Amino acid sequence: MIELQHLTKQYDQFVAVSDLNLTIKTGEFFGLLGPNGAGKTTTISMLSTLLLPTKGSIQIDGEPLTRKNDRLKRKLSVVTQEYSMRQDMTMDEIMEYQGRLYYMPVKKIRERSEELLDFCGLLNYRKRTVRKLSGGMKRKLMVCRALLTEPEILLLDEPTAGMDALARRQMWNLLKKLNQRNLTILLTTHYMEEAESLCDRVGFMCRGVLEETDTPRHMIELLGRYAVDETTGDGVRSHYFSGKEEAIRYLSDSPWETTLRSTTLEDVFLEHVGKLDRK
Ligand SMILES: Nc1ncnc2c1ncn2[C@@H]1O[C@H](COP(=O)(O)OP(=O)(O)OP(=O)(O)O)[C@@H](O)[C@H]1O
Repeated sequence: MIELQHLTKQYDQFVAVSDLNLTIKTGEFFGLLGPNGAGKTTTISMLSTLLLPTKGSIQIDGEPLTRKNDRLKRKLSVVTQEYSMRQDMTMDEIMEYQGRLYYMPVKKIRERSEELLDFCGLLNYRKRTVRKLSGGMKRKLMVCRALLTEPEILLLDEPTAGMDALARRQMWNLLKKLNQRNLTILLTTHYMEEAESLCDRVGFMCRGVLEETDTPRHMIELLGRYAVDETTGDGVRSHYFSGKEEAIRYLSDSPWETTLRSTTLEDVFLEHVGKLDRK
């Protein structure tokens, strides 16, 4: 279990993360969502102990997380936004290097690497250097590397950024399978479809403040399950309804071109962020 209490990060006078309180249960898949600069990466960096909080605390399974607590730190593994791998190393070498950093026995490194590369569909490419991998393969390799030390919690900072639709779906399937094996996952993403498909719960973060946490389904229900897009002279405006009949009535009465569809998490996000922007 991850518990963030009053977590705050200040860069000089600028508050990047403000009084963040959040509990993520063991085995939960949690998505931290927010516009650019909301404070998501800063939160992940504090969880990975790369950054120290200005105020507040992080507890993992009831124990305070500190840089010195190696045993506790090993429960967590992070996949950063940037590709942080040497271009001239093969997949096998990347995995071996990581294992050695953590003093794992060579036999264990080899066995676990093979299992992970196989699980991620990368085994056939194990002799390829990083330079020759596609962006999607590199991300998957970073997930494999992060899992080598058998962490209980995986932190993923925009794991599918820049991936094409197919590679993204493959990554989703991989993350779903990992979560089914009881891995706790905290992910940041700009793709609302990704969060809706993967996450048990999501939190909207804006200007360093965690505004709201809930299940995607409940957030959608609160806004209204049915959306009517109305194309007016000023552009497209969406209207939300709880009942289908109500939505159809609106659609029939509208003088504009209209379409009826299901409300998505992206609608909830846009409504939420739009409201905050108007504040
Ligand atoms: N080292 C730093 N010094 C000063 N300000 C910083 C530093 N690192 C981040 N910031 C600022 O803190 C805020 C939060 O940044 P952060 O990278 O956490 O946002 P984010 O939600 O991950 O954004 P994105 O979605 O664009 O990756 C931003 O305004 C950023 O400019």
